[in-house]
Amino acid sequence: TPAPKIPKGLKALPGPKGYPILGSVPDVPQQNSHIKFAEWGKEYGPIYQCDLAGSNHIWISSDAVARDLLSKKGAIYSDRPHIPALLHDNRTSAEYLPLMSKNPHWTRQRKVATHIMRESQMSQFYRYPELESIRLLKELMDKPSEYNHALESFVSRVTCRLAWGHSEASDELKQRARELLISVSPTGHLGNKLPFVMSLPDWLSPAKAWERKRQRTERRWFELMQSQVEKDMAEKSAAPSWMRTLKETWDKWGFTYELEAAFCVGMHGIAGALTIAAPMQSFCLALCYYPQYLPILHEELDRVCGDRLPVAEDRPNLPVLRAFIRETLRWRPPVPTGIPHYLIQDDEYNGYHIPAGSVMHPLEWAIARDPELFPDPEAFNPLRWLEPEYPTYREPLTEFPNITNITQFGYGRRLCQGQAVADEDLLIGIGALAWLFDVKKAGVEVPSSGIYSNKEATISEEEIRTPSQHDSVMDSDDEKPESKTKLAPGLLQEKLEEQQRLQKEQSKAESKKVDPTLDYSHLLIAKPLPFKFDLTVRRDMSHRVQLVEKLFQEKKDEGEFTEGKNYWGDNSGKYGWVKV
Ligand code: HEM
Repeated sequence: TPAPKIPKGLKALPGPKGYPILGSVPDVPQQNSHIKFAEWGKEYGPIYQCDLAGSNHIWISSDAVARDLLSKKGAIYSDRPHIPALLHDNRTSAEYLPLMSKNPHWTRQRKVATHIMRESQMSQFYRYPELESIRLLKELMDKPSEYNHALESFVSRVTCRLAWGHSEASDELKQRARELLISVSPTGHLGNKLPFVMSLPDWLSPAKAWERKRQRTERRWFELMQSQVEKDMAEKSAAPSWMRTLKETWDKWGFTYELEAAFCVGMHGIAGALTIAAPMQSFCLALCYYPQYLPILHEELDRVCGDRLPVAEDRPNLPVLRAFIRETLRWRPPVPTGIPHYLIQDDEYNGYHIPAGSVMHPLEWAIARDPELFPDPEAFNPLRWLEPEYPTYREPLTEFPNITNITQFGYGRRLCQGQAVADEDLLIGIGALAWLFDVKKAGVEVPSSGIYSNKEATISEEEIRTPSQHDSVMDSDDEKPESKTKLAPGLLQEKLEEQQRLQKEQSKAESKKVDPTLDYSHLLIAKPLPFKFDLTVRRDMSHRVQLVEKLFQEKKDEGEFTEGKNYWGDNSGKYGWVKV
């Protein structure tokens, strides 16, 4: 693309020069790209630009700059860039609330979101987090090696209950979230790296066929979930949920078609499913490498909660727990590159020209590492929120630290809608975990009681199941490709192959020296890759184990804690999970 014309008196933003056609793509590693973008921030300044395969990307490493542009000038900085891998245009369709540009669907759905969130928050999220924290502890005790599954299921079950009043949809929600995450991540779906694969026929483009099946399954599932709530309501058995609230207030919103509501609630489910589990996993990772802080958390939980599980009302009395949560989000932001905004008209900032059409990234990884605000930023240190000598300390401790409107939730008009849910899930989930368990680096110490060692470090259930059970992404009635197709003929293909080779070599070299606390997945929401640790019941706490067992049995007898539901049967056919 030709360089934008710079108006008189303004300068172009600094940034790496890059290569013809591909721009800086070859210099960006597949894993931990946010670290590279943050390094460039140190070299070129708190706002710089780089060309990535023809589009102009602007990276902001300072909270002040992000606020000046994305919040204060929200009128022009609040659209979203196009995501080529999605079959329905994310900017204009009513399907993807977090990814829509400003349009009437977005305005309506944000209003709905504010309403359903407020209603559920006023009822302490119907106590779903507390209820599911019992099952979380039981699963961690029974199968510690499946800690990822237990943590992700905790979040997903709470989210399913909140969205539709049922927890048995949890595995399906996780898979819906995982598949969508792949489709929207720059490093995920092939269509985001090579957009032209999305304009080929399905039989020539397995990536496009994959997306079609993903999209069709998502739509069908949201529809099923919505009808389930309608049925429950007709039978007067509907548990409180966002969908129920929405249906009860239906006339207020003016939905143009039924399915828009199904997508609106569904997107809240998806947005919540993985984002909250990632910091729960990062919390365990932090404890392995910074073991010195856990005793103060244990002391606080024992003093405040004693022998009962943490509840929402404990929040003001748990500043240490809130400091651990706040520090985990800072240390390993769940969305390290931020979710990009899109600039709709030319702008200027401090003498620099910012061209319309730029993709704006509030680079959370760098923003959360500002050394002025966070001395020794690479260290996980919850005390920076608890001791007056740190710049981030704030009183009263009954209120601070907290995670409301922190930079990890984004900026301006696009601010995250699910902050209160995240806050509640993290407080109850991490609180319960630390109330019962010690978390230590594997093999550091022989555990003294109740050995629940995470020996296998397995990945979560659906990650184990997906490849083996759902091999095909093609429909039975889809035409099968005859032969392997060369997807990108000519020069571009050669360049891409060369780039992929270079990236492979680079990541091989990098993986040799990688800091284990930086071993994260490379998608837009980054979670730690499976790691081994010792999860043991705390010394002299076997009576708490008995309490959890008892509570679990009681709730199970009441009909809670039903098993996950399989929506598609063994034959994946037209709908179902697609191999990732
Ligand atoms: C720790 C957990 C979470 C993190 C770190 C997180 C982060 C984010 C970020 C960075 C954005 C984009 C903001 C921007 O563009 O400036 C966002 C948007 C959004 N989030 Fe979250 N989120 C979390 C949990 C949740 C939950 C639990 C829900 C719903 C239940 C949710 C619903 C949404 C929605 C609907 C948007 C779109 C807002 C819009 O585009 O208008 N998020 N979130």
